[in-house]
Amino acid sequence: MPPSAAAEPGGASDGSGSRPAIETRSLTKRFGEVAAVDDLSLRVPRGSVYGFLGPNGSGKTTTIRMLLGLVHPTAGDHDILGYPMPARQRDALPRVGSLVEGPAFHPYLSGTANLQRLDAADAHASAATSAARIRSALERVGLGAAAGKRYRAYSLGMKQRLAIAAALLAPRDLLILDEPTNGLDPQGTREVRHLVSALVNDGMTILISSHLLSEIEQICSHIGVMRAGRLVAQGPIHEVQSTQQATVVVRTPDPGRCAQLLREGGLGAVQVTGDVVTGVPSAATLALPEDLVARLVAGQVRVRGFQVETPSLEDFYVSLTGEGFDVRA
Ligand SMILES: Nc1ncnc2c1ncn2[C@@H]1O[C@H](COP(=O)(O)OP(=O)(O)OP(=O)(O)O)[C@@H](O)[C@H]1O
Repeated sequence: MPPSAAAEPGGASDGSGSRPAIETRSLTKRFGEVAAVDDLSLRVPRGSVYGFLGPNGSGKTTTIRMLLGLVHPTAGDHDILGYPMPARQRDALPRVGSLVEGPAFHPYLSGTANLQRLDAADAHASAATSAARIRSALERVGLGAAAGKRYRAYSLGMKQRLAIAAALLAPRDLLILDEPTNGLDPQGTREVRHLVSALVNDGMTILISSHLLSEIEQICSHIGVMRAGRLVAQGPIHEVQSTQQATVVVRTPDPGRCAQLLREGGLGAVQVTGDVVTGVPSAATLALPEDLVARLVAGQVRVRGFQVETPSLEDFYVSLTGEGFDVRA
């Protein structure tokens, strides 16, 4: 599916809630000869959990750093929460929480004390409301009961949830999490997933990057897939899934005749491997696969097995990204 770059009709660049939470237009970043991010048109709708996927080195972190104004793009531009960046970053960025390189926490201090240190360093945060803000952020990530415990005694999942609490010390409309499940055990990954689901139910938009589809696909409403700096697929997850090519697989002792009938029935890329015949059906064939079986049987093909196989989203992701290895290596 081609990446979508369409602007919302009638939307004004004024932080209006009708604009996407994130919209980039041909965003590009070069480091010397390397195009770390190349002509990227990302669109993250409000209220979505957007899975930003791609192997290591595909350009996710560089994109996120550009979104947050930490790196200047070589070309292209973008809006955050409807505000053009960087011109209106003072309006946009206070509404954005991020976890890019996790904050450095002190191992011998409690969760509360660690957040106090971070909150005190924020020039925009009011000291008068600090305690309430910290309590609320810890409650929100499910660390209320462990607030007084030392950081070093936290599990990996708790540590990551504390990092997310740090990003939630101010009210946010958008949360950007760069590989928040990286290095976590399965339990920690589950904790982060549950937290993201809870936050999005509160009305937040969340962009979450990962190199593993399986870790985040259950919670994403949308995905964007990066490969070597380019966005190779984007959209609602069920739409991306439905664009995948199905294959008809017939097992028969009459493969030659079967292949001929499949071709005549309008299937493409028909191939014979031993007693297995495969072909790519049209949408019309897929709607009534039983008619195809009837046609084979009427044509004297003895059918031992018939299946319509659709690749999983994981197969699709691997086909786009190249097995998840560093595609630049
Ligand atoms: N400051 C930099 N100077 C030179 N090259 C860079 C710099 N930052 C990133 N790159 C290169 O840009 C490419 C994209 O890197 P980036 O970190 O954005 O990918 P990523 O998808 O976030 O991967 P990872 O998950 O490993 O962080 C890589 O080839 C990387 O080596």
